[in-house]
Amino acid sequence: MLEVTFRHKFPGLALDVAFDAPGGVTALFGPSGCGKSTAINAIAGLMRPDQGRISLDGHVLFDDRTNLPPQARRIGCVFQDARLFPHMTVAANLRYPSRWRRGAARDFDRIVEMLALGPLLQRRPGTLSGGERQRTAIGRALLSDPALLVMDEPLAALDETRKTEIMPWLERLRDEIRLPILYVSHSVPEVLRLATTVVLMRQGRVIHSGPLTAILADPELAPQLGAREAGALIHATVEGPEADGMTRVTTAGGPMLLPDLNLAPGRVLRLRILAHEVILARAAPQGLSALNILPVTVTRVQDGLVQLALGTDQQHERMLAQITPRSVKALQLQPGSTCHAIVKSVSVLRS
Ligand SMILES: Nc1ncnc2c1ncn2[C@@H]1O[C@H](COP(=O)(O)OP(=O)(O)OP(=O)(O)O)[C@@H](O)[C@H]1O
Repeated sequence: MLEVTFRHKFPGLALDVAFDAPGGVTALFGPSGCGKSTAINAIAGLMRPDQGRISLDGHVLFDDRTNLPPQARRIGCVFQDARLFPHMTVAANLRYPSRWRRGAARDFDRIVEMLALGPLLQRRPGTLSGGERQRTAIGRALLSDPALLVMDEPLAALDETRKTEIMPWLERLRDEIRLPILYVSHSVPEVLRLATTVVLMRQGRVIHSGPLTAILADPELAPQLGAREAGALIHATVEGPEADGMTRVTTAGGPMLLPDLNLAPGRVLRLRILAHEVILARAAPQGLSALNILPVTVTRVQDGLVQLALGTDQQHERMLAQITPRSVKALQLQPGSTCHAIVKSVSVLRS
């Protein structure tokens, strides 16, 4: 667990940052200039905040008595520009951290294989594509045997094709190596696909931090990710194909049918259901073409967004429906109202 509290004054901005990053991917999200890179630099030891305390797994990295140098912090960094040494081969770049971290060489073959870097080892960074450079930078960061990987807009300089190429590697770091990652991004699609926790920043401050799924289904916070992004991210487990080729999945709200996914039973998916794709009915609807109708309970009504708990267990997953004030009144929706959510469209984020 990374625990961060610090203050710092730049001429144009006073930063007062406090958040915890548990395991998984923690996304630092906020508009340009809100202080994301400054937070990353303070954590990685690349700048010294005026005051504060930063610790990683209980070890103090920075406080009023301690200020560990970057290489002593067990943090691997990947930046937008890969920052590889141009005169060294990929292999030499990858071996660089073993200068100060014993044991790094031991993992060389495993990480080269994981990131498919074998064919690139003798090349120099200037001859690599942007995606290959970023993969090398990720490999070099992993070979420093980090307890935390810090990534500052690692995909921002890549085109859509290269982004799609790198994304699965990041998912493997999250799911297979289970390395905690602090991830700075402007991109909502990246945050939706990768993050487990989100830290929302504005003008040098953290305005909220918590699980991504809770933020997306919060009528007050979801619009911070962008007005069109309000909705839900719910989890579904693949059950198997139906006779007509549709894929049957189970969710906290019951079974749903998705277009043919051709995925093995048991596979867990992230489903994105946007608030404006959900219609509410008080009685079970009959004769509808919609395939996915879930029983839900209203938990909050705010600013045209209705928060819903899926299924009967109110602790379970939440989603949002965008409803006009007139409909809220007509349906007499209030916390505790039971309804049926007609889901017009679902997108699968991980396949
Ligand atoms: N060394 C510095 N000296 C003075 N001001 C600085 C310095 N570094 C950053 N700032 C200012 O601090 C603010 C936060 O910058 P920072 O780079 O952390 O923002 P950011 O959220 O990462 O932005 P972006 O998304 O555009 O990268 C900005 O107003 C920036 O101009």
